[in-house]
Amino acid sequence: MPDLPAGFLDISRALPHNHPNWPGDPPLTITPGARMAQGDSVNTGVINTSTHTATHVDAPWHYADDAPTLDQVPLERYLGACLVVHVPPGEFVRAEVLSGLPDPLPPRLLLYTGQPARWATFPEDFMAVDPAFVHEAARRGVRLIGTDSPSVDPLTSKTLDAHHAFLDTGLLIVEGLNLSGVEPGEYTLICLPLPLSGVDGAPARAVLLPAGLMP
Ligand SMILES: Nc1ccccc1C(=O)C[C@H](N)C(=O)O
Ligand SMILES: [Zn+2]
Ligand SMILES: [Zn+2]
Repeated sequence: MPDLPAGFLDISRALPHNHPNWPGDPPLTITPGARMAQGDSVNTGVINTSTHTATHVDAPWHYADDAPTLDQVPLERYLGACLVVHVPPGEFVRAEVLSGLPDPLPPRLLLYTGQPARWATFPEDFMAVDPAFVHEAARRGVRLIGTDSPSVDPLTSKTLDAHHAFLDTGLLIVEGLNLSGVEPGEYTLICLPLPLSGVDGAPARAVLLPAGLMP
């Protein structure tokens, strides 16, 4: 794979065969389709995966039946100025994390909570987001929050308090980013979910560019 141009950072999680998914979801499989070695004219594959595999976006319909599906979310919401923040360890990302940061904030906030670049097994003990953090970020102009955790709510949550804070404030969610090795600071985010229709979410390719490269 050629290196990215200077200043580009790929913040997507790699998708190896059997990449571990949310407990209960089948792991990612890529089964062979056509094979040139067997006389076919090309090689192809068949992908089977959860919509919430590795780096992915949640469409609001994931957590509310009357909310937009992914095709109803404008792509521009995932593109543009963002701030990467390193979060101190703990059970939740708390509103105090924002206390030393500017007001207003850029429209997109990405949270590095210490997740490694690769998940050999599913990381069940990840940092969730406190709903108060979402409300305070929204008050300061944030419109999207991304995290390197597989969810903004704890694994066993049934009430999905953080997801509902996103619904109430209109903020969007990106989960499962790979932010290991990314310095805190301002960047331009390009996050491109697969253009699937009527879905609750989709895997995405996400990169960071130097700040100010795009509007
Ligand atoms: N596949 C699931 C099955 C059941 C419950 C949650 C999930 C999730 O994927 C959680 C998710 N990543 C989230 O958006 O918080
Ligand atoms: Zn998700
Ligand atoms: Zn989610």
